[in-house]
Amino acid sequence: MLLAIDVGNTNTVFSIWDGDRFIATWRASTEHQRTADQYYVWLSTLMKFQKIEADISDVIVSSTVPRVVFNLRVFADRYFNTRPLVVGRPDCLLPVDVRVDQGTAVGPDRLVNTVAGFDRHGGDLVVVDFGTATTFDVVDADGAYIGGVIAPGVNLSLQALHEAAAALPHVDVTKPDRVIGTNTVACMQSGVFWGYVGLVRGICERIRAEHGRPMRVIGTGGLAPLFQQGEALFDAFEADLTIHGLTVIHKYNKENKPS
Ligand SMILES: Nc1ncnc2c1ncn2[C@@H]1O[C@H](COP(=O)(O)OP(=O)(O)O)[C@@H](O)[C@H]1O
Ligand SMILES: CC(C)(COP(=O)(O)O)[C@@H](O)C(=O)NCCC(=O)O
Ligand SMILES: [K+]
Repeated sequence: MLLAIDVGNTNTVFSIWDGDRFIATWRASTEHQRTADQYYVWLSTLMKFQKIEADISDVIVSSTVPRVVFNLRVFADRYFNTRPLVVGRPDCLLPVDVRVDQGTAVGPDRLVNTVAGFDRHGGDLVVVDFGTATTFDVVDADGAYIGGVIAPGVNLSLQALHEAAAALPHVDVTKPDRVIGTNTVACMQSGVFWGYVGLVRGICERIRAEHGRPMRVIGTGGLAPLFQQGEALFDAFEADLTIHGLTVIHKYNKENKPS
């Protein structure tokens, strides 16, 4: 079985793929100090608790945080006796082209989203991922990653307001009924929620105009459903997009790599 690990700047998702479906998915906060042994104690406890008996033979990692990769490598080697495939490393083949400025190290999560989006929907796509940052990945007709947009994440924007302004509290994002807030919290929620709706709409519109062909928009990431509420920003929402992409890349490497 395959253990797919998607490391974001805030959270890390671990999923076990039995070749057909995901039999379990768990989430931990991303901490680069966590050791291989700590990963194992955590994962094996959850597996026991949920009575999951998985014989993990392969591990694939996508990490937006380079520092965590070392300990995840040791984890795979020590506990599953395997060398993990790490997206973005030269020995990890990708089923799509990457057409960006030379020397650009594209976030592996964006490459994985591109592969997953193309696998499920074909080309001419925008994948919007609401993570620590909000990323827009543009997928060409042939599935190539051809660039995109990086905007500050929703929670990051709220946190920045709170940290920079003495009188602004910490607030959680929600969809306000009205645009005109009548108290501080409502004003902040309105600014972030409606500001983000405008940002996503406006950027997708401009990407479409620049690309010059009809494109579908796929939303993913924890906060995407909130923004989809009544706003129809995306043609589809897929919570498991990144982790699905990891299984596609793993399969492609199995089939195409000389062993
Ligand atoms: N279902 C959710 N509801 C509210 N906030 C969420 C949800 N899922 C994730 N978040 C928040 O969204 C932000 C991005 O999380 P995540 O998508 O895990 O980012 P990353 O992939 O960059 O680690 C974090 O601040 C996280 O706490
Ligand atoms: C833009 C990102 C920080 C998003 O990361 P995330 O929000 O998933 O943690 C990540 O994709 C990254 O570090 N990218 C490198 C630069 C680039 O993609 O061009
Ligand atoms: K992400």
